Amino acid sequence: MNSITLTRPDDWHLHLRDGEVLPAVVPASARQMGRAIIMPNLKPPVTTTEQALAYRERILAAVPAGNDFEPLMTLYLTDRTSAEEIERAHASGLVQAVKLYPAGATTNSDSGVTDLANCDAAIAAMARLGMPLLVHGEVTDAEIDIFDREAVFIERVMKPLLDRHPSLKVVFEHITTADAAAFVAAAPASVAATITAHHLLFNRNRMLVGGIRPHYYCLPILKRERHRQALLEAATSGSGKFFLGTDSAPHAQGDKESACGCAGAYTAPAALEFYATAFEQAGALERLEGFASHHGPAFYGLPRNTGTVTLVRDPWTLPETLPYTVNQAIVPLQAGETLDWKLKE
Ligand SMILES: NC(=O)N[C@@H](CC(=O)O)C(=O)O
Ligand SMILES: [Zn+2]
Ligand SMILES: [Zn+2]
Repeated sequence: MNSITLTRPDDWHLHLRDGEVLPAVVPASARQMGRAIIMPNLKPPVTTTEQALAYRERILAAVPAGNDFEPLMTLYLTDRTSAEEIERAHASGLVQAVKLYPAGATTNSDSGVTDLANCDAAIAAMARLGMPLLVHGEVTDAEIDIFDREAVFIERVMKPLLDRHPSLKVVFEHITTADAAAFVAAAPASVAATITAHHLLFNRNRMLVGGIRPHYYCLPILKRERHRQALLEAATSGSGKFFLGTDSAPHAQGDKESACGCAGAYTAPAALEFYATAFEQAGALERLEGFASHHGPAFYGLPRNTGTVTLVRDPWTLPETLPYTVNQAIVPLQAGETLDWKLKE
């Protein structure tokens, strides 16, 4: 196969940041995706409907003319999020979901939830309104090994949460383990997962063998090969529970190439190319459209996009850097490497 045309996909997990970098990163996603679920982990976090709607306007101002990319907004859940705030968010029609960051789990999660018991009223309102809870599923306890934090989260947090709120819609974001893939596959239809392209393509060797490669450092951290295989199997299974979420997470070059580098891989500029590479390696290119364009809207109760995108086999090399802030560039994942697939303009 040398060309593949898909219903225009959506990105169900995307970081765009704010301010001066919006014009640098928004067009990369708008070129590829019809819509994207926008993560709320700004500084300060997007905790109110009012903030989410203002942020949406700033994103829209950075969308190139003639492009109808639609940002789907989220609220950042805190210990103090009220049921009223959830109702306001839902009533706006522009906030689609609420994001749970366990406090301290990842980039800008300091204001995250310290104990889910504090969020009972907000979560009950979400369950009632059919608003999905998007979960960064890692425990933060210092004694739990970083490679085990997702698996432990399932037992300690995810299962009790679903026992307490069985009708809550949950997206287990950026799953990275065989444990999470199996858990989601066995859960009711109200539980789904996003999978990044980098977790489908790479195991932890890519980050650590032959030198430490900070651009492959993201959270949840890349795992061993057995887990990558399980994720590929889930993504290419045809199950509607698994869908595309890049977790493209831009950080300036100097914040990644550092003695204490930030977590996050910038994948938006070649997101569909990365996914096509992974699906082709699994011999499942024909399953890419369901994963990228059909399963997400079905779970969120939204219509599919109407347009199409076409990927062609036309090798190209990712730039070493792209413009980001006034002083700093950004390094896309696989910078300087050649990809087989290319999104046709
Ligand atoms: N994935 C990451 O490594 N980083 C994300 C946060 C997140 O999605 O956990 C970021 O905002 O930089
Ligand atoms: Zn996360
Ligand atoms: Zn993320």
